[in-house]
Amino acid sequence: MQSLPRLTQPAALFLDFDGTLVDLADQPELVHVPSELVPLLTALQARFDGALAVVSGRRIVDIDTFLAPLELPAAGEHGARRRDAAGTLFEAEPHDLQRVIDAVLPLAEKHPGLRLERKEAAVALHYRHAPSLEALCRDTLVEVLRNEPALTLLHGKFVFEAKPLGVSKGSAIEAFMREAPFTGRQPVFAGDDVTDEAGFEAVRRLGGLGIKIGLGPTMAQHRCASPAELLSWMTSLLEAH
Ligand SMILES: O=P(O)(O)OC[C@H]1O[C@H](O[C@H]2O[C@H](CO)[C@@H](O)[C@H](O)[C@H]2O)[C@H](O)[C@@H](O)[C@@H]1O
Repeated sequence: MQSLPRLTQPAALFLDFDGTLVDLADQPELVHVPSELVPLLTALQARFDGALAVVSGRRIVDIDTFLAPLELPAAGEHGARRRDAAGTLFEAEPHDLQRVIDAVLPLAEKHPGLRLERKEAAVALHYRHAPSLEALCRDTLVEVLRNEPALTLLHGKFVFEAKPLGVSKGSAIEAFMREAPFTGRQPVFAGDDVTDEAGFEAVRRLGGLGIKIGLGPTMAQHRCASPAELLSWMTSLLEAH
């Protein structure tokens, strides 16, 4: 495993959000966006001729809110939604999430440590403040998803998510790489979670590089310790060429 890479050819940057560009927080809405982040992303977007996108589990609208006034190309909800460089929105086949919500809402209402996050195409059940309920959360979602063949379960950091089958951060990166201004460049993806492995797998397949933030097994070839270290590497890219 190498430390952060030196980019030797024109690159396309794909960046996860939570745990990668910002430190994790107690609640989804409480993340702190460092004051240097938006100016840095703006400068990098210009430096990479527009080939920079956020690839997140969050809704795209939430990414836009955190990064305002920037509206970057973005994939949200683990690849279920994608906004290309021209601003066109692509969505996975809409799926009725009501049965999933009906199954997890009573849990979230009963246990104050649980948190239900409804998105457009996915549902997240957070248990950061009730880690002893991990198995209950997983079992409840596994049970309801038995009758939902179009949905699949993801396990992130203190969160289980029901999301559409057949899309992932990897499929989103592949879609960007077929389009201007990404195509022809070397994809570089930075992420911190198990849910980012599909992205690392995709960039490897496309001859690119993965950067894992933090500990844990990974397919990424590079690693750094924290979002602060990644931001400092990103800043160095502005000086590098
Ligand atoms: O793919 P990402 O951009 O990393 O998004 C993954 C999930 O991030 C959010 O949850 C995580 O971050 C929260 C804030 O730091 C934290 O409180 C929570 O425990 C983490 O799981 C977000 O709420 C989810 O929708 C994203 O899928």
